[in-house]
Parts: sequence; C-alpha cells; structure tokens
Amino acid sequence: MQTKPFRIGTRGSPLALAQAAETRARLMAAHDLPEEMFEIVILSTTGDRIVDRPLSEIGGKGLFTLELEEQLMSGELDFAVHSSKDMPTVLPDGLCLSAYLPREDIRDALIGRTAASLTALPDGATVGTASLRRQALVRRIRPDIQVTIFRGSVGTRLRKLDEGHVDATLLAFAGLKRLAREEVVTELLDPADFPPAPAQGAICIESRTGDSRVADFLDAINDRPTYDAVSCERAFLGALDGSCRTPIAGYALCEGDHLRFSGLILTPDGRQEYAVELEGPRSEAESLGRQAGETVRAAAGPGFFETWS
Ligand SMILES: NCc1[nH]cc(CCC(=O)O)c1CC(=O)O
Repeated sequence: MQTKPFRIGTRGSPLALAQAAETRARLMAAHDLPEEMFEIVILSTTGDRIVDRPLSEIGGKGLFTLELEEQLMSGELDFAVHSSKDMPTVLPDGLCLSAYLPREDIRDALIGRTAASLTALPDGATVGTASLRRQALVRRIRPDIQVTIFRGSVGTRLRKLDEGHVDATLLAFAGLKRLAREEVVTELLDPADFPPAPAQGAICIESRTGDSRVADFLDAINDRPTYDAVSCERAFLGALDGSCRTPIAGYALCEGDHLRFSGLILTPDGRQEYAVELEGPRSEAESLGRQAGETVRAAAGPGFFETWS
C-alpha cells in the first residue's frame, strides 16, 4: 500500500496543467483515492523558455520533455504527463510511455478573425502558426496565404490573433476543448484534407521501464484504442526519422480489432506530397505504422528530405 503521495510531473502551461489534473482525476476515480494522494510537480522545460523562435529551427529533440525525464530517472517523480504530440519518437533508455488517456478530438481547428473558414479567408491573408505541417497544409489548399510564425501558449496565440496580427490561426481542437475555449473555433478541419499531427489529441503518461508498481497503477486508466492508434502514428513518425523540419501528418482509427492508418508527408510549400493508406489488425499497430513510414519514405526518395533541410 502506497502511503506517500504519487508525484506527477508536468509542464506549467495552462494546457499541461489541465492535462495533469485530468490524469489525477482519472486515477482518483479508478483507484478510489483522495486528491491528497497526488502531488502535481511543475517543471519548466527548455521549450517553455524559448518563445521567440520556431522550435523546428532550434532542432534537438525532447525540448518539452528533458527536464521531466531527468526527474523521472532520478526518482523525484513517479510519472509524467505529456501531450503525446510533443514526445520524441525515441525515449531515453529506462523510460517508456505506459498509458494513454482516452483520446480527445484529433482535428485541427481554424480560428478565423476576418473570415470563418480557410477557403473564405481574403486573398493573400495571413495565418499564424509555427507548425511546418499546418503551414504546408494551408499552402496546399490556399497557396496565396502567407504564414506568420506564431508561438507561445494557446492563450498567447489567441491574444495575438485578437490583436489583429493575423487573419486566422490554427490550433488543435483537443487543446482548446481541454482549456474550455472551444467557442473561439470557426472551422473544424476535416482530417481527410487537413490531417493532424501524429499523436495529436492524446495525453500520455511516461514512467520508468520496469517500475511495475507504477505501471500497474497507471494501467487502470490506460485506453487501449488510443494506445494502439498513437503507437501506430508514432511508429510512422519514427520510420521517417522524425525530422521536425519535415511536415508530417497522419492518424490511425481503430474499429473493433481493425486499424486504418493514413499518412502524408509534404514539402513546406505544400506543392509536393506523398500519401499512404494502410490497414490491418490492431495487434500489429506499431508494425503497420512503421511500414507506412517506410512506404512513403521510399516513394519520396532521398532527395525529398534533402530539398530544404
Ligand atoms: N505543440 C504544442 C501542443 N502540443 C499539444 C497541443 C494540443 C493538444 C494535443 O494535441 O493533444 C499543442 C497546441 C496545439 O497544437 O494547438
């Protein structure tokens, strides 16, 4: 029987705090434990401190995870809560993603100021985003649109939009819902023509490999369909070598024991692209994702990745 509170690591952004609170609430319900049995430990990460440059320029992996992972490994934390989308495809030795909460909506949302939808935005409109994937997907649909680098928390980006810096911005619908800000959304983008980032909308919990006490504790709230879908998407990203300078999109859907995956890689200008669709048993989620990644990689050829990076 655990008597000391579980120490839950998280970043300090409003979204990260909402995700940690949701995790705690699910664990309290699953194990019939009081709130006092959980301590939420807030850590600032390198990614939180750099707000003036696109992270894709800085490169390096794990900008949002390093500090949390150090504290996990030293035993200061029992587990850490993350947006799966921000997790590197390869984790440090000794750590693993042991559980996923039920996934939120996977779609991107447009928050339009001068028009409600991507197609209705004025000629030459500006869209604020720091995501290469969103930039490429916007340009693919509307080559006339200019992209302005937009960083900071969800709240900061919405404020910049309000102040009139851009005509519209794009955010994950999941994050807006978790922050109870979904009323700002003017258009939800269909994954068929605006596919989300791998792992978008899924909260994961990272813990020490071999810490079976914590793994068993977390297993009570693990959502298997999310686990399989996100494992497939992360394997796709991993097979593409996850360079954050390449626009990569993809999502898996579980239907019973079956899984369907759609993946897409593009040039940042959205003018060239390679798509892949694969399906198979959910039990092979990871290998399907890897296969999908290898397929688009081979189709694109080595030159594709060298054109701009
Ligand atoms: N990179 C920032 C980030 N990481 C996760 C989310 C949203 C929530 C999610 O996808 O789970 C966001 C903000 C955004 O893309 O709008």
